Amino acid sequence: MDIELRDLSVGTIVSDVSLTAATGTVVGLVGPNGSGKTTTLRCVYRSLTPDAGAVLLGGDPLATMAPKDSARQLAAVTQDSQVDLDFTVAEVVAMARLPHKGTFERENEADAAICAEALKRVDATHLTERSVLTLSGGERQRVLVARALAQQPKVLVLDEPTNHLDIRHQHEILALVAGTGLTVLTVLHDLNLAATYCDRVHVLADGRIVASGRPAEVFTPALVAEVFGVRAFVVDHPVSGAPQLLYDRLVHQEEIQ
Ligand SMILES: Nc1ncnc2c1ncn2[C@@H]1O[C@H](COP(=O)(O)OP(=O)(O)OP(=O)(O)O)[C@@H](O)[C@H]1O
Repeated sequence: MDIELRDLSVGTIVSDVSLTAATGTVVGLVGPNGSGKTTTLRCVYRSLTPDAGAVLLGGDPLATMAPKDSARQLAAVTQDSQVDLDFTVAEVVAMARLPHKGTFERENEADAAICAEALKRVDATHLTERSVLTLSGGERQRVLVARALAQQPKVLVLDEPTNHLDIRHQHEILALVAGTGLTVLTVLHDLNLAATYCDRVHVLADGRIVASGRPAEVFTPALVAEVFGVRAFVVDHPVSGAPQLLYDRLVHQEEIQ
């Protein structure tokens, strides 16, 4: 299932953002702090209604879908995912099954197996009975990814899914989501992770998309200097061939401003 953002605008924060994540592709949204990435994603996972434009899920406007229907198709890991009550990890992940249940239908063995498998995939089986309030930032993040997977969506929307994760778990989570075959739209701060795992990337600056394409097309020294104010060299990864950025330290900042 594909997802299309068509001419999305939110006040002066997001202006005419259009992009499509084709079925089964991993699409990255990158950009400096405050450029509108989270605001854009909030329109996609329905915590914000755009002032103009639309989000289309498999060609259908998200705004006209019942929340439960869209929750069966689209799952999100957000920066503001609320898990601050004293639930166990198992209970938090089990919430993902609610969109698949009737009003009075209880969780069954199949649901429990789906949740257990999701926790296993993010390397968090050992946390199953823990209170979410006791988790480290990285453990919590992996549990939230497990919850999104247990929702069995067709589209995954992720806001900085690698936040708090050590380098091994950063790669594990992105390799996992890239390997699911789901359509993935993800905000990433790390351009090298984006270059490694994304099929396409879109760069936001001041609420507008200023560059789109394959990572190798988009992540040029000129783009990185202009949008992020950092001088970078681009090298091909010796094994994968993916473009990787080597950044200059900011001792001659005036040279790039
Ligand atoms: N509810 C709001 N009211 C006022 N300003 C807002 C609101 N939400 C976001 N903003 C502002 O809009 C801009 C974009 O915010 P947003 O969180 O979308 O950026 P971002 O690209 O995700 O940033 P970061 O990389 O720092 O997470 C910021 O300047 C932010 O302060």
